[in-house]
Amino acid sequence: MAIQRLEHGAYLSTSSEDTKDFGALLARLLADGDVLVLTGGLGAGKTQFTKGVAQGLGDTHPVTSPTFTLMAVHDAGRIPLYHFDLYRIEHAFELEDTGIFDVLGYEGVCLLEWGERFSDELSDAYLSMVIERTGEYGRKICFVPHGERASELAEAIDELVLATMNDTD
Ligand SMILES: Nc1ncnc2c1ncn2[C@@H]1O[C@H](COP(=O)(O)OP(=O)(O)OP(=O)(O)O)[C@@H](O)[C@H]1O
Repeated sequence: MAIQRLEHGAYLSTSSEDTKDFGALLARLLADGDVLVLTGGLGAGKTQFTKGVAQGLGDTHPVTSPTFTLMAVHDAGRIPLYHFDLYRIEHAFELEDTGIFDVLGYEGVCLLEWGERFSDELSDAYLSMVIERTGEYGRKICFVPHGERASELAEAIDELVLATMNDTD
């Protein structure tokens, strides 16, 4: 895997494959109840990353961003992946209709695009992942944990990246 470690919690991807592979690697660490909030503008790579997570969990069906359906379930892998795109949600009360409260925090892994706007309503335990464009192909990926489990996860991600880098040295 070619993802580069900039510092603890900050990584650099230089291709969409890198970003996908990073998702697949990270998927190994995910467990029921984990919540990941993906932040990044249009074309940042949130969908590429999600493709990798689905693959890493063992679901090989195609992944597209659920911009209009709001939620997609990928349940052919080790544990279900609930992929939400909250871009079109304007008010917190609309969240109820997405089905998010039926699964968030206890069943499968929830991956929320544009979820940071509703972080108060949604969960106090989540791993925030921020993707920032640094060029045409460059993406800086930073993790900010909220809660104990998210801190453990961020730590485990860092260790896994370090171990992977050592393997390929
Ligand atoms: N390092 C990189 N990581 C991820 N995608 C990259 C990278 N470099 C270039 N790309 C390209 O950027 C685009 C990212 O698209 P993607 O659909 O994943 O973004 P997104 O964040 O889901 O956007 P949207 O919110 O518009 O759905 C793809 O065309 C991909 O090939």
